[in-house]
Amino acid sequence: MACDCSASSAYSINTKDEKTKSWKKLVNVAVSGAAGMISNHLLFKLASGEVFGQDQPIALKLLGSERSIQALEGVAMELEDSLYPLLREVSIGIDPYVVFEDAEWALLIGAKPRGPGMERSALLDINGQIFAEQGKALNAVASRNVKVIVVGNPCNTNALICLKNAPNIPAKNFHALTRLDENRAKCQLALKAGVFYDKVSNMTIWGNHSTTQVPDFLNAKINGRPVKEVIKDTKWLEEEFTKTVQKRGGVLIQKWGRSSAASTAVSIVDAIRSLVNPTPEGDWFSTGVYTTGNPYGISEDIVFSMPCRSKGDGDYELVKDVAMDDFLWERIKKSEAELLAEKRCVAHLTGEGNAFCDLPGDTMLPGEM
Ligand SMILES: NC(=O)C1=CN([C@@H]2O[C@H](COP(=O)(O)OP(=O)(O)OC[C@H]3O[C@@H](n4cnc5c(N)ncnc54)[C@H](OP(=O)(O)O)[C@@H]3O)[C@@H](O)[C@H]2O)C=CC1
Ligand SMILES: O=C([O-])CC(=O)C(=O)O
Repeated sequence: MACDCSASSAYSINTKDEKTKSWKKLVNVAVSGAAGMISNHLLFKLASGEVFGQDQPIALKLLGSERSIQALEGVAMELEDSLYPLLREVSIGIDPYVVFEDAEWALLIGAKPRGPGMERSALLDINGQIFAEQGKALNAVASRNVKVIVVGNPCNTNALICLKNAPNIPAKNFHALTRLDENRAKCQLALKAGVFYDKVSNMTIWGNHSTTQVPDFLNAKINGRPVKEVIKDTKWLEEEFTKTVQKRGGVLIQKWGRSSAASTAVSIVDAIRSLVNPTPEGDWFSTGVYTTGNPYGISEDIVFSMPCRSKGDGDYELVKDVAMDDFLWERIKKSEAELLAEKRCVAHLTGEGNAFCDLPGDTMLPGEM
């Protein structure tokens, strides 16, 4: 374990080792909130090779805080004791300028959870400051082509803040995690149609990772056929399906007492795998990305979930040939309005002047119900 607070050393790759000869170059993956619940599931998946591949050695750089440093040492000990062959280095620290050095992937999970009675604007401000600071640190020390996935809520606006504070890194490289919403939507459609989950494809989540998100049943497919041909119950699609996906996170919190951790970790794995593997022909995936230049007419300069395809090189392109109808467009506009309002609330953190907070009252994070 190597730590910028109490240093000790890690393993190094033995170049004479036959097994490692065919391996790729070490990839540096930074994870914030590394002592939290989501990370506790995610880190072991990253170390096992199931995310980046069985020929991809990995260095894990874990960011914590003074609050969590003991716990983080424990996490690093567990990772080391798991003897993952591909895990070549584990380092922990509390300074993002140290932990993010040369990071090629940054998985930004750490954020303050919203407490009872806390205004959404206050959460935007507190967490926004974390992401402004981390954006600056990435800008200063990370790889110039680092891919950043923001998970900590409110993730779309946190991603916007982060990219605005990292002008030397392409804005295209920043993602807000909406893959959990995509997975939840696929699950609901599969259950309703009585098919296996993998028969559902082309599932777009449009918009914010909040209760205004829009699960798109117009373009989604089941067994290669439009959902509306397979599920004829339009009322269910428009009302129950949409609400169930939008509020899934909140229902889970009510039942389990805390927010999804295991399924979120799985969805982070899916999100990375979708960028490092070619997208299957004809399909796409959802991720929250920077809207400037989008072909749909969504406001520029926000982070919005949209359908994407990848060649497997870590990059992506927006899918152009998607259908739009009034039902879909009206809902997309509502999520867009929410994100524009969130953006006005954090203007002081994006370098765009004084903040003015007029958030629509009826919109929430998935976990707030
Ligand atoms: N986009 C999505 O789909 C989803 C997003 N989420 C979001 O992911 C985030 C992390 O969730 P989870 O791992 O379950 O949360 P945990 O509470 O288990 O861990 C979060 C970590 O955030 C860090 N943190 C940073 N700043 C603060 C602060 N001011 N106060 C308290 N903790 C802070 C803490 O680490 P440290 O002390 O080391 O900084 C803590 O370990 C949350 O924002 C959650 O809402 C959750 C589910 C789905
Ligand atoms: O609000 C939360 O922390 C939980 C969340 O994002 C989700 O489950 O989608």
